[in-house]
Amino acid sequence: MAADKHTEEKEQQYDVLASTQIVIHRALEKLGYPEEVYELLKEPIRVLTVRIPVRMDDGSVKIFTGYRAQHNDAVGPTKGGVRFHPDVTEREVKALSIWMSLKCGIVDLPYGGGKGGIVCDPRTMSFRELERLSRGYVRAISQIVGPTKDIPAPDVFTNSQIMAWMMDEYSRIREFDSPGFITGKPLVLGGSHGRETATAKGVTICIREAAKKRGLSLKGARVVVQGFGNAGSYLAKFMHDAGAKVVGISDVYGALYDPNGLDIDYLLERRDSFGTVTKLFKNTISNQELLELDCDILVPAAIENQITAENAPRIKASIVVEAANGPTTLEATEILTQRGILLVPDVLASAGGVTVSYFEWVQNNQGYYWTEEEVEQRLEKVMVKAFNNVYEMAQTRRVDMRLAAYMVGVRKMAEACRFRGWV
Ligand SMILES: NC(=O)C1=CN([C@@H]2O[C@H](COP(=O)(O)OP(=O)(O)OC[C@H]3O[C@@H](n4cnc5c(N)ncnc54)[C@H](O)[C@@H]3O)[C@@H](O)[C@H]2O)C=CC1
Ligand SMILES: O=C(O)CCC(=O)C(=O)O
Repeated sequence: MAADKHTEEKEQQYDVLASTQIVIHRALEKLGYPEEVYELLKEPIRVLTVRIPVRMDDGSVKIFTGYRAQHNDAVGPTKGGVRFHPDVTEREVKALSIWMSLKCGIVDLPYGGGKGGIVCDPRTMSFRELERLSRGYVRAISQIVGPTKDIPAPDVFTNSQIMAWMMDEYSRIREFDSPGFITGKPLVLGGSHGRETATAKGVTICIREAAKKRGLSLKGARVVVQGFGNAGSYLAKFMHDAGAKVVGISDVYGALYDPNGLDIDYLLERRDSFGTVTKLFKNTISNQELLELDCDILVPAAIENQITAENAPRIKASIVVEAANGPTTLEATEILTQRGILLVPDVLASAGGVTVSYFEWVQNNQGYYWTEEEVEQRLEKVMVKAFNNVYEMAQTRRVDMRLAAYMVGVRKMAEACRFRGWV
């Protein structure tokens, strides 16, 4: 019986939806909102499950399961990426849509949160199979998405090519060109300068601000990054360019460590489109060993539940900045905070991506395109303000940075629900 309870508690700890609901509840309570606001915000307002038949290259038909969750549209249309991954679940997509609402609130965008996912392994699929899957997904969800309803974007194992197929499919269904349907597109199809690197730029700004608070110079600081995809690889590059020493990086297959600093430009050149690079090396360590390396700044930039109650006591970094969504469990958040480690939570640190996605959507809507410098300057302003708002909330209300970020992120949405008369 006791063992069962232990397993149950452990499962709950790794259930990203349950742990998000706990923090949302605490945030709303601290802000003085009644229970009915929590009842509304604890789950998405809409979740669509779709079955997508795809003709495979060998002539067979395979049926894929996909989801699109729309958390709350009181502030505006919902917005968030689409993930292609074998471990995608409905509960994960729901949690990811809630995190998108919080991110949009923290960087003050006129959106609510949405998120999508397809259970598949794109690494084992051909280019044409991926195109058919992407188009099939858009046909399946077309009724509930659109430039003024719900705007998808890239996430794990999806990229600008997939966004281009999705935009083309949506435009064909609607019978007019609809660049504002999706963001993260290639530049020639109405993509924005700076979207490709936006998530990593936003994380870099948060690292810089966090380092200032701790009196840590980025020059020579030892940085470890888990994940070498869109978020992790550009982040490693930006840290390297800022004079930091990137001593560890990883992908799904393992990790590389060099206490003298890795050759990031070489690794960037050699990584594939799925963020894989470690397979080229013989001397690797595990992802778990990577997280516990001696360093100043640790950046989980891969998947959920990587820093847990089990390994949190052994984390050596003094600053942890979450580029990934949900990499740290609630128990681990408490342990890191108690140990005096400055934790910059996902809903703040990774909000650079959706911020530049918003810029892309604005440019699509007005048909006038900005320079890279304009995008960067605007992103810088938004991220610095967001960091300071969350940091100040944590200080004045004496709460940890995750709860502070939720308090900042949930406020606008709760107010919008109230003004609309929903609660
Ligand atoms: N791409 C974007 O604009 C944004 C991404 N994020 C988050 O950042 C994280 C990474 O996303 P992207 O870089 O876009 O994905 P990606 O697909 O470009 O790269 C994912 C990286 O994580 C590694 N990985 C996958 N499974 C892993 C595992 N079980 N253990 C260790 N490493 C693993 C992959 O090998 C790859 O290096 C995700 O949590 C995503 O939701 C957050 C905000 C925006
Ligand atoms: O760019 C976007 O709209 C969303 C990016 C995303 O999925 C995320 O921040 O997790």
